[in-house]
Amino acid sequence: MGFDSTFENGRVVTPDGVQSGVSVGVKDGTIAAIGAPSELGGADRVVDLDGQYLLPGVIDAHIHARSPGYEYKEDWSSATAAAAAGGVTTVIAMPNTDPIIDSPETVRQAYDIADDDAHVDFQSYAVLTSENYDQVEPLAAAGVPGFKVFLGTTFGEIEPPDDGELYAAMEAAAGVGKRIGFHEENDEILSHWEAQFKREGRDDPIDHARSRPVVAEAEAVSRIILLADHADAPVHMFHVSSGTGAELVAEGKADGVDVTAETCPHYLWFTEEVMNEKGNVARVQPPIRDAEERERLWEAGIRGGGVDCIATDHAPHTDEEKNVEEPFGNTWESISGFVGLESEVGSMATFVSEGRLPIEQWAYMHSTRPAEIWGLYPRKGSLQVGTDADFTVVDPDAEWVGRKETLHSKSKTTPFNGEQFVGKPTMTVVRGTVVYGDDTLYAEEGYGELAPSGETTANAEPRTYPN
Ligand SMILES: NC(=O)N[C@@H](CC(=O)O)C(=O)O
Ligand SMILES: [Zn+2]
Repeated sequence: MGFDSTFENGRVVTPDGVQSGVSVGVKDGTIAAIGAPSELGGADRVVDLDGQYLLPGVIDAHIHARSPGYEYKEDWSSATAAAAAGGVTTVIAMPNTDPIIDSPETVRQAYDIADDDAHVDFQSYAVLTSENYDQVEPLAAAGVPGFKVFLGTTFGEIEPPDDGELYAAMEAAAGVGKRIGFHEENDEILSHWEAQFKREGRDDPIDHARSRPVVAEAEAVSRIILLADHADAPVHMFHVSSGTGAELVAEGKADGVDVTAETCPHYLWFTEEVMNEKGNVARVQPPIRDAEERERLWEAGIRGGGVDCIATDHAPHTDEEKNVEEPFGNTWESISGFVGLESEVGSMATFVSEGRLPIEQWAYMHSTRPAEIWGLYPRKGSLQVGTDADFTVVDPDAEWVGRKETLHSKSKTTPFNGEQFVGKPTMTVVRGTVVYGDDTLYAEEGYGELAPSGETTANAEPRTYPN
């Protein structure tokens, strides 16, 4: 068989293991064969991976592409250039844009923009509010992979549906096989402490973290699991920040609730000390927790399987909005969120190099599992014959330092600036085409396509890996 290309000499990683000495043959954008080089035929192009890892393409199911409406922060071209450079082959964007993505028309508007501008494949969630909680079916028909509800106030100030409306939306979402994901913080607890701290004149970066205590996450996780249990609906926790949150998700899974969860590299990498070291640069919602919560996030979330997947919550803002001139200035004059697309592979590869994360589990949590949860599997996230040839190539020995100057995102502000990584994304392949390699963005704007999404296929119980 003549291939368009073969990727040779790589160590092929799937959730089941690592295979050396196999080549991957690609034809018409899909994987046509995986096998010993001697068994594969010739190709128009041979890519020698020289012993590097070839993973199923990393899926970042939590990014803010900011378009339409906030293009001064980011747009679909810059976000997906960052994705390509960061080793990410598919992104799913959040609906806190302007207009918010809450109707079939606004879904189509976002997809039209992304279709023109994106360098990698894409999807977008729709938001559910009091205004549209009864529109789950038409929104699903418009092609969204799932839904987002903002329980705690955050950028965009989108009010959530009330519990009755939410319960109805959960039942409707279950009916169409889609999952509702949450920004899970109890807004009353956050508002109380923010007002109290402001009265007391507490305005350091760490005070922002303290104003959003773990109990705000724990209460929201518990409430969602309770509602989902009764509604018999699949739900998802975005950006779980604490061990407490991960333990509650694990309990929900054990009780048979179809609850899945994500965490982000920053919650696994940093402790709240970073607020005192880097200031408002690291301000994010939910906030980065203390060392004890982080250890339990690793234990219950990663080793125990309470957390299913990794995503960044890539949340670009301008330097002025982040107040980076004065990183330790009044935190109430700063905004939450920072970019992550260009450091996520480096941080996860570093955990692998330190022996804290089996590489098979990384592939599972950063590709296969998000594809299952958001209905993109098996076309995305599987590395099997017949599926999209999306690959993330990683040099496991490359030591490098995160440098804001090299970022493709419009926003350069991230606490990962200056952090040391072991393991670097060196090549990003989307549907058989090298979109990024040799430190060069090869894909044109518009190369990226809408990733088709079917029903969520995740079972509550994720795989665990001995470590
Ligand atoms: N995480 C953040 O701190 N900010 C996000 C909003 C969000 O995901 O809550 C943003 O859109 O800026
Ligand atoms: Zn959020």
